[in-house]
Amino acid sequence: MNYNSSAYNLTAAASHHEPLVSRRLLFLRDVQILELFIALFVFVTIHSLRQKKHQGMPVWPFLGMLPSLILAVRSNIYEWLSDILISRNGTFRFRGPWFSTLNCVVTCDPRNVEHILKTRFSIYPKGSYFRETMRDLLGDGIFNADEETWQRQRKTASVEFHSANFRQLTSQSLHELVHNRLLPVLETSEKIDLQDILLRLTFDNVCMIAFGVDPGCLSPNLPEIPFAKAFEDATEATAVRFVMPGFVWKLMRSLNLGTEKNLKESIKGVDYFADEVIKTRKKELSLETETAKRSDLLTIFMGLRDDNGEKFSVKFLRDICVNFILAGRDTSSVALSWFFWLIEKNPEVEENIMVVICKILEQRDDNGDTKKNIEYEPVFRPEEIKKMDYLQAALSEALRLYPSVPVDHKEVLEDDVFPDGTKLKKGEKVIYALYAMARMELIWGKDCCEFKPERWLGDGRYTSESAYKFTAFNGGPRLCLGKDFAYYQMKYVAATIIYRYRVSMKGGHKVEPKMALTMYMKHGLKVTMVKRSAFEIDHYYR
Ligand code: HEM
Repeated sequence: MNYNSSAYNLTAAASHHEPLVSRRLLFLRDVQILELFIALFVFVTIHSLRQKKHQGMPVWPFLGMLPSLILAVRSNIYEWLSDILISRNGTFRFRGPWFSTLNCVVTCDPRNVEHILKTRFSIYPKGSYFRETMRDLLGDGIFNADEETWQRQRKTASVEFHSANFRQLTSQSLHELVHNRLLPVLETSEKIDLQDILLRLTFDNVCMIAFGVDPGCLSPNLPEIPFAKAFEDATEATAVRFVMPGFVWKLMRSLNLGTEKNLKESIKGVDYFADEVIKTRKKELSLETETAKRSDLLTIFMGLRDDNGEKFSVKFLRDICVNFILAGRDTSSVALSWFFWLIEKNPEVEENIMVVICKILEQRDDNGDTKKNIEYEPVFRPEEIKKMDYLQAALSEALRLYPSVPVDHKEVLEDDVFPDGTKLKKGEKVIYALYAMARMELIWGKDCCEFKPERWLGDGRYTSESAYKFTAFNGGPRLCLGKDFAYYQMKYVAATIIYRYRVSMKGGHKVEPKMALTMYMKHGLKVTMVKRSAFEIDHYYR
């Protein structure tokens, strides 16, 4: 009985304690698993952080360098990229998450840049990734084309850009825009977002060059123009594709969701405008009226034939014009915005520019058309703009520090080795970081981060730099087609404004770059335009 009872007790005790024991065992197992996880976490963290020494930043399992990139996107991505490139001697390999297309080699070494843009140009096209991402907006236009399609447009546009007719069209339309529209707007508004005004100016200007049509963005009250709005929305929505895995935006596109829905709508707006202009121009050309003598790009390309002797399709004509608008729309205006911000911070540079302008104006020798006669409202002549070397130096210096295209993109067609020894695999993406190039002591010396127009002058004359050291306008066969015009346009606008106004930024407006295809100021450039008195202007003539 006792035995039995003790047996019973044992059994009872066992059955009573069993959950306790198994709970303890379970608890112990949980602790072990937790310990295992902590150990694994510590190991992965240490391993990933140790990679920083070799790769420039931590490399996490599955996520690669994405966490660092996300943190950088929230602050100033270009400064972040520059710091890494400086610490990696000019080149590093970015490892994206395993599910993405973000893997690439990033460089700011001029030897590599020359290799990509000139020496081995044929194996570094824009590539299928770039073309596919931009195709809905840019189609087969020059910016988005490689090989034959690119070559044909480049050749025709190049001849056109250097023709006397085209030069006359560009300088005349710029002159009208600046004097009839920009100055009246500045006259009536003291506190302005200068970046917005400049963006409107160059948008109207490039539309006149491409389509031969003025959309009227720069008008009193600064209206919202449907075509300009559609164009801006379309470029912004396209830029989003670059930071998304390809399959995500493609799925969103097929389901017509989010940014892809916006993109579709805004492209409709762009196409509507382009189709209307093309239709009207066709009519005008068939009637052979005065307007048929136009020299805008649309008219020029309409008069040409393709390799089969056929006229270009409406779609192709649309692509050509849209690409030129993208190329020339905001590159000059953002460069001018950074330039005005820099001279506001460096008043001695502004003074020098003013002195040079007045010296040039003083040389006018045509029937007394002196400063007194022009009543401080000079209209600069092309030959005078050409003489403004110091202004060109200051603009180049602004473009060096804040290049309108801060990073650019290529894809390599076959295995290759960069001059710095970096090995590339066929199909790998390559990014060259122009913003970082300006901040490399090895390239520009110890004062690389300072705004010093003097570094561009030799004996007082402007001296250009190698396109692979100063790559703001690209280099090699794909050198910016609008470079000469852009300098003329920027010098003309800057000289006209500076002669009449001082730009003042009192009040602590924050200026920082926005992450986009072009180097916009994130919060615009809010300034006060202070009109110079005749007395003040006189002072510069002495
Ligand atoms: C400060 C002003 C400008 C800057 C910094 C600039 C910069 C650039 C850069 C970096 C490229 C190479 C882009 C690439 O291939 O990914 C480029 C190409 C191009 N630019 Fe400009 N640009 C400026 C103004 C203009 C203007 C005003 C026009 C036309 C009116 C223009 C027309 C073009 C064209 C057509 C290309 C394509 C060339 C090709 O692929 O063969 N640019 N520009």
